[in-house]
Amino acid sequence: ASAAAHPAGHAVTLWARSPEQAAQMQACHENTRYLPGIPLPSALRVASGDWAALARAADLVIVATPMAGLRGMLQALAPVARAPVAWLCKGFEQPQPGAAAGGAGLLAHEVCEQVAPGLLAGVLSGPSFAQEVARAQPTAMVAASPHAPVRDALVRALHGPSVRVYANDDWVGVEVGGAVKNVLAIATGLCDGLQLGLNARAALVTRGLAETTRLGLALGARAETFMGLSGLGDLVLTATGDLSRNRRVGLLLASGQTLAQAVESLGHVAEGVYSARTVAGRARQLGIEMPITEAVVGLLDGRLAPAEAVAQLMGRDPAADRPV
Ligand SMILES: NC(=O)C1=CN([C@@H]2O[C@H](COP(=O)(O)OP(=O)(O)OC[C@H]3O[C@@H](n4cnc5c(N)ncnc54)[C@H](O)[C@@H]3O)[C@@H](O)[C@H]2O)C=CC1
Ligand SMILES: O=C(CO)COP(=O)(O)O
Repeated sequence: ASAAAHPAGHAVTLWARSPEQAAQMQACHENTRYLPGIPLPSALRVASGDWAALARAADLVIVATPMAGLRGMLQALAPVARAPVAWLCKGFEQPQPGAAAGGAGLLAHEVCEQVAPGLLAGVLSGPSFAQEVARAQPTAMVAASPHAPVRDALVRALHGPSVRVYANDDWVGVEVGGAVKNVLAIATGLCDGLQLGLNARAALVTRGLAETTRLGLALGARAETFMGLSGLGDLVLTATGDLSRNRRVGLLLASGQTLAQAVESLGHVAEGVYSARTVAGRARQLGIEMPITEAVVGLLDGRLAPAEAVAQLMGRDPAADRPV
């Protein structure tokens, strides 16, 4: 919302589901709970309550919930939104209650195709820690959608002095990159927490990108998307940047915390924790090998101790490794 309010002439409303938080943000021009110390642009209006009227009148709606809230938001938006709708969440939805055994979680665009197929929809992704975007530090992102009006609306709304937006029609590749990098950031956090060294971290990033690309290709993505901002770019940022909540989960697990303790102490969502099993499950269904993801799942499930996860990766049969 801050980035969209910066280019002159855009009327931007930030809608919050908590009326108390909306009132506090409107009064102080600061989000003291999630982005303390960063002023919100004075032109930004904050609202709560009846959002349907806002959504009906908007030229663009951006949904900034975690994956867990996306389905409900899209269901609610489908009958009212006439303008493009984009989401920011990065992950796979957890399998729905009552899904058939082996039913896997979905990417955001797959959720949208299920519950709001008529929506003009897209995703905004790429290396973009919220704190830096809100401080107007230079950031480059990707607006991905098969619908040109959605890509154009996102570029028009956000492209400005501190944000550069690249359009891409490969939303499968953009979403796979955004979802799997969170799982890989848990792995690099663990690697750094265990002080395994910079060589090991570079290996995880590179081999992680290879397994992400394999999954993406099997799901219909284009290979070059994984070399772009939403693939390599966001993976490097999240795997190495200490602002990442997913990386912090890995660091906390390495320090001996349980998963429950790590998640509790974050106070924010770490989507990799909820996506890892689905990433591994979908890869298995497709016959794709994702050894780093499998090691993270073993760790999150409590089947592997940190040192065992490392040993599992290092002990793989060399014949099982593929160039990409
Ligand atoms: N924080 C960041 O730097 C970036 C985050 N993202 C993605 O944006 C999404 C949201 O992340 P953050 O805002 O950073 O997480 P956060 O944990 O800081 O905040 C999540 C917010 O969503 C609300 N929420 C929780 N469950 C909800 C539900 N079922 N329905 C509606 N709202 C719900 C929470 O009350 C909270 O206000 C995630 O998918 C994340 O991967 C993407 C790019 C950067
Ligand atoms: O996606 C992000 C930056 O692009 C944020 O990553 P985390 O959710 O790990 O903090």
